[in-house]
Amino acid sequence: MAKNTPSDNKDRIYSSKQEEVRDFSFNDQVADVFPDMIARSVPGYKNIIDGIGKLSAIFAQDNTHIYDLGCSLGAASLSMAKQIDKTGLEIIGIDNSAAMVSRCQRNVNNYNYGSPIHIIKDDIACIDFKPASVIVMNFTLQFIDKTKRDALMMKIHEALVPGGILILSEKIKLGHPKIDSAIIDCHHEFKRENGYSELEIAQKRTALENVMILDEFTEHENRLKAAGFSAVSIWYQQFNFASFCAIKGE
Ligand SMILES: Nc1ncnc2c1ncn2[C@@H]1O[C@H](C[S@+](CC[C@H]([NH3+])C(=O)[O-])CC(=O)[O-])[C@@H](O)[C@H]1O
Ligand SMILES: O=C(O)C(=O)Cc1ccccc1
Repeated sequence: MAKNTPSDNKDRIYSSKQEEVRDFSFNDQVADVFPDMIARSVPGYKNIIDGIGKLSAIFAQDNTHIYDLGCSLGAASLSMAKQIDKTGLEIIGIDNSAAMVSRCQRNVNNYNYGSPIHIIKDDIACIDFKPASVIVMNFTLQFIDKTKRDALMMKIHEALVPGGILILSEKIKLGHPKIDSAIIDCHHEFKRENGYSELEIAQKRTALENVMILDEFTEHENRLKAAGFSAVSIWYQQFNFASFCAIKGE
């Protein structure tokens, strides 16, 4: 645990007024409080993690790889390892934050499920994929440079075996400004209900402004179809947080 982190691992990062709010980064301070931060910030996070395990159990194929891109502390990898019952699988979690990867490795070491989980520190925009039946990007694409998103989706489609799936969760922009603004208000209300103050909500919003760039629902759908996916569906949505399931044709 990093110095000065209270032992309750509660997210208080934006609770006092900061002279200048720095760009958000996945550093030690964030990694120490990440489970609390994501559970209190992302509506439906626990349901999505559980659903990723259930969907992957249906689509995983023997003797293939499963990727968890931007794995943070390994929640999706662990959910899949617990729920998939297939042989010869290897789950690979990748994240480019050293703070996340070291803690994720510890989390994974503490469990012993059927399929092995390997954690790698790398930039997901630069990796070579092995044949995969399930690829998960749970709230990661929104942090990838916009100019690299199309190429990454094409690479992911190419890596999937026929019948394989991409599970892509994202915070999205809603098409109409009035609806977008109302749904953002609903999300902020969700954060208030989870104990965040107006100051915390405002300062984190500023910190994320230059690092988390959101696409609209239709941009995601068009990009996935252009990458070659034969079917694209939303399987979960609460407010502006949605999860897509995209299938590579047989
Ligand atoms: N280029 C990159 N390469 C690799 N990792 C990256 C990159 N850019 C960002 N990341 C990593 O993507 C993760 C995004 S969090 C994912 C939650 C997790 N999926 C979960 O199911 O708990 C989402 C959030 O905090 O909203 C962080 O760990 C970054 O270090
Ligand atoms: O907190 C927010 O406002 C979000 O949009 C979600 C989030 C959760 C964890 C890290 C970064 C963003």
